[in-house]
Amino acid sequence: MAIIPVLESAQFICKDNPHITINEQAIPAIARELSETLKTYTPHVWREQSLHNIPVVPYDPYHRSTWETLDWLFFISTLNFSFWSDAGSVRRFAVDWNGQTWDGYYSLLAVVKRALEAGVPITSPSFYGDPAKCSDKQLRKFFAPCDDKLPRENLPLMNQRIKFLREVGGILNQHYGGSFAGFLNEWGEKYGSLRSALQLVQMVADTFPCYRDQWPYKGQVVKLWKRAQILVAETWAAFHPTDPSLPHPIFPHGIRELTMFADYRVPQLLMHYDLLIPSPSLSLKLSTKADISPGAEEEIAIRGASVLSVNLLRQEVQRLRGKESDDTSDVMLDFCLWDEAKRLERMGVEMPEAMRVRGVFY
Ligand SMILES: Nc1nc2c(c(CN[C@H]3C=C[C@H](O)[C@@H]3O)cn2[C@@H]2O[C@H](COP(=O)(O)O)[C@@H](O)[C@H]2O)c(=O)[nH]1
Repeated sequence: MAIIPVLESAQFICKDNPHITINEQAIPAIARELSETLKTYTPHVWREQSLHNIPVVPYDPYHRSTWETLDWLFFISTLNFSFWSDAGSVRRFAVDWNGQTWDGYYSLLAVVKRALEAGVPITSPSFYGDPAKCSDKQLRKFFAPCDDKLPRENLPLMNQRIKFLREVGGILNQHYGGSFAGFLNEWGEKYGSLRSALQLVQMVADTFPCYRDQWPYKGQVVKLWKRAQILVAETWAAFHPTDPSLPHPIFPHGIRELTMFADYRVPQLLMHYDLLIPSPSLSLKLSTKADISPGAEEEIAIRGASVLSVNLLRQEVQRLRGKESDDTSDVMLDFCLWDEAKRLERMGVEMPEAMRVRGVFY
């Protein structure tokens, strides 16, 4: 088995960590729930979300919709960070689409849907990577919040978002034929039939500086790679063959060496489940909504413990599922957990506060 840098980092972070503990006693009950959920929750759930960009089936590498979806996935993953706000639901950045108001992560999808429906090629690197075709002003306009009674916030960190789009667009245009499809071809040519999801994650982090979610920590560099992993995992989900007897057209060896994606929403749920127990001082910081700075030990602790605890959960789910467990992965558990966090939020269930780090990696 290949060394998994994110998992290794998580193990290093969790060793004698003063800020957070993994409560292994909570694992069996959560694992039972998750194994029930996984009976019906398959990678195809990805294709059922109305805001997603769905590729043609069967997979056709030359079909326009294939590279459109790939470029959509890359655009979304580049900007998939920092949607949290203390502004309450009537003031938080949100966007109207299809008769509904979308906030948080969904607001990004709605911005893109709206632009594409208006005929703007917003997810095409040749467009967003080139200020002559798509100015900063235009980009800000696409991200205008919906108009309600009270003025809404803008999407946080818009300057960094624009900078990232220029950065990744420039690299794709210059070296990969102006598409994430070209980047995947390069990975395929480099590793052939042995190509793995983990190599792709590594290539993304090596090639695009804004995906390099790695941090100096106690004399080492720890790698958390949230956006690079979610990019690869969603690519896997989007193109997962509907016929289970077929191999995956892009990832013949699956995505089982990926970990969960260390964001701010799943850790909140893991704390709600008492699987992660913050120290009294971290607990106070969370409950008083104190800002934590990017790269702070507490932040790294929460993210590392999330990765490791979901990996432990996955081992238990796999044990419970026995023969059915071929498709059990940290990624599938992560998708279930994130969706569950959103469901509880919609139901108004009270949860511990999520960590407040205003950063560009998750
Ligand atoms: N760990 C993990 N984090 C995820 C996602 C997703 C969405 N993935 C789609 C693909 C499959 C799923 O079913 C989703 O449809 C977003 N995020 C993160 O959440 C935060 C936003 O939260 P809120 O402010 O509440 O909207 C922010 O850090 C964002 O980066 C995920 O899947 N896993």
